[in-house]
Order: sequence, then structure tokens, then C-alpha cells
Amino acid sequence: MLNFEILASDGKARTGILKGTHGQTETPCFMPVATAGAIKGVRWEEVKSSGYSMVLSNIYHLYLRPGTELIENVGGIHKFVGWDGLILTDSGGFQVFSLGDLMKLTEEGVYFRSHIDGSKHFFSPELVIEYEEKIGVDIGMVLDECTPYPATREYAKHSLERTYRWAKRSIEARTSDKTAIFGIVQGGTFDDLRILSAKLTSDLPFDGVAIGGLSVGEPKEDMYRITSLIAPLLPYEKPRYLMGVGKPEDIIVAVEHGVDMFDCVMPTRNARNGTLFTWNGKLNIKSAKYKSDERPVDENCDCYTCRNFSRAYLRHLFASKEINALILNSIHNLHFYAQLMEKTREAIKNKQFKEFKKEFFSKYKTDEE
Ligand SMILES: Nc1nc2cc3nc(NCCc4ccc(C(=O)O)cc4)[nH]c3cc2c(=O)[nH]1
Repeated sequence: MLNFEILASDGKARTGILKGTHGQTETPCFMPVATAGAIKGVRWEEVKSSGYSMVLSNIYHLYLRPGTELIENVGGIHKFVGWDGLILTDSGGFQVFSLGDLMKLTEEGVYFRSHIDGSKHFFSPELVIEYEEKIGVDIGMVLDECTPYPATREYAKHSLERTYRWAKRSIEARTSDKTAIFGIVQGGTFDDLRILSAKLTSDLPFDGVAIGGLSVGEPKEDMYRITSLIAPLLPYEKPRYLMGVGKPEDIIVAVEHGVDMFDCVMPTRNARNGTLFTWNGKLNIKSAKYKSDERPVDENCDCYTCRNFSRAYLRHLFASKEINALILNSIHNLHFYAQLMEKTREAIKNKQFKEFKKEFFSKYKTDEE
């Protein structure tokens, strides 16, 4: 059962509480990505102490390995992975469609070959709902087609229409309200198709609605235009989730237009390649300029990494290919994203979001600058 209560708003930005079977989270929230059931290099106690209470996993990966039946037989996903907060699973609607010719799309569902051992599999909207319910996730995403970028208008239209037919089949396939189900808006970069998909998806009895098909290589202005157009059209009282987003600056812009939920591999993936987030922008710890830099990654960060180690030491660990380099970098980046969301929620509660956004962008150097 999912309950979403909006506590405060500032323009289109809003803050709320999302309550599910395994706990609750304040929104706007960021979900760290635990694709195969773990956040790479970080223990759950650090994830929790950073302030996270919902993580994202992926039914496609869990189905392929270790198998959803095994997870069900050992007591469900929370027991199996040892995380007692909320778990949202993506459906594989992004992964299977990036398998290229290892995938065959039909009206019934999608045939695909495992990226692990090449074995043949089939996902239908009904099977995805069944797997998500059986392993006991709090929020399950429907099987959709993440329309690739670029796509012709004709392809985007056929794709959103199939995703809509699959969405109706997903609703029909539900057997319990313990697992909330979110629909996903598609439509490529065509505003009229996006509006059509938003209306079709919003009219179905989903517990929340996601904007899909973005952060897939489209120009940033397309992502911003579509997010600002579509987010306010989604049901006001339901959670709005922008899938795969993203960079700190993109999250703040999307919150301004009324988005509540985010996920991205960026904080953990970037940590593993030495890119660290600070309030002044990104820092690449491999750079020679940090060789003797005794400062923490960010003077204003109180994470375990920043409280105990210097940039010089982190650079040394990374250069030495020490495992702790990945762990300490990941702890910092996850903590940064958690702080970003915490400050965003505070700003909305205090009706200071515009000032917060202005201050953030006055200090934060984005990739485009
Ligand atoms: N079911 C479904 N899932 C999705 C997941 C997505 N994830 C993204 N973007 C993430 C892109 C992404 C990938 C890698 C890195 C990195 O390595 O840093 C960053 C961002 N867009 C997405 C779109 C969909 C979608 O329509 N449907």
C-alpha cells in the first residue's frame, strides 16, 4: 500500500512523505542504484546514515541472477539483500531495449538473451508485475519501451501506444496492493506525443507516474523542456518520478517543475572513476593538482570520508588502485546527493526554493560552463 502526502510547496516544487509497506521516505528524494541488490562499495548502514530510506534495484537483473524464485523462497527481496527500507525496482524497460539485436520486441512482450550467459528469456507486462509482487518490492515499475533517442515521430507514437497497451495489461495483472505500481510516460522528444502519453498514463489507476525516455542521450534542452511540460500535467496528488536523472543541477531544475523522485548511477559510477561531487562542481581526484592537497573533498561536507581523509590521500589510494578508493569516494558522493536532497526539501519547506536554486547555481560549476 502506498500513501503520498504533500506537506509543503513553493511554486511547483513540493515536499512530501511517501509511505510504503517497508517504511517511508521524504520527497523530493534521490534513490541510490542497487542494480543487483547492493550499492557498490557501500554498506547499508552507511546508506541509511546518509539519510536514504529508498533504493532502486532492477527486476531484469534480479530475475537473471540470482532469480526471482530464489529471492521469493528465502523470504523476499528485503530479507535477501538485508535492506529494511523501501525498494523500488525498475522493470528492465531500459535495459532490455539497450540489448540491441539480443532483443526481439513483440506485442506480447520482449524476447531477449541474457547479457550474462546468452540464455533466452521472455518478459511480458504480466510477468514483470508477477516477479515484482513475488519478491515483495514496495514500488514496481511497469514494463515499458524506453523509446530510444533519436526516434522518428512515427516510431515514438507506435512505441507510446504499445507502452500504453502494456500499462493496461500491467494494471490487470496486479494481485496485491502491497506492491505499488507506477506507470511510465514516453513519447520521445515530441511534445504532443508526450502530452498524449501523460494523459493516457495519468488516467490509469497507478500509484505514481514516471517520466521515462529521458536521460538517454537527448540534448539537455529537450530533457528540460519535456520535464517542465509534462511534470505539472501528472496527477498532483501522486508521486512524480523522473527516471535516470541525474546530475545535481538537473535534479534541482526538475524539482522546480514538480518532480518528487529521482535515481541515477552517477554518484556511485562516477565515484568509481574518481569524479567527486562538491558544492563548487565536480572534482577529478586523479588530477595532479591534488597530489599534496590536505583539504577534504569538500570543506562543507561532514561525511566519513571528508571528516577523516585528505584529497592527497584519496588521490594516492586511487592511483594505487586501492579498493578503499572506490569505497571512500562512493561514501562521499552518496552523502553529497543526500545533502542535496535534504537542502532542497528544507528550501521548499521554508519557501526559499528560488533563493536556494540561485545560490546553488552561483557556486556550482556545471559541465556546460
Ligand atoms: N523502465 C524504464 N527505465 C528507464 C531507466 C532510465 N535510465 C535513464 N537514464 C540513465 C542514464 C545514465 C546511464 C549511465 C550513467 C553513468 O554511467 O553515469 C548516467 C546516466 N533513462 C531511463 C529511462 C527509462 C525508461 O524510459 N523506462
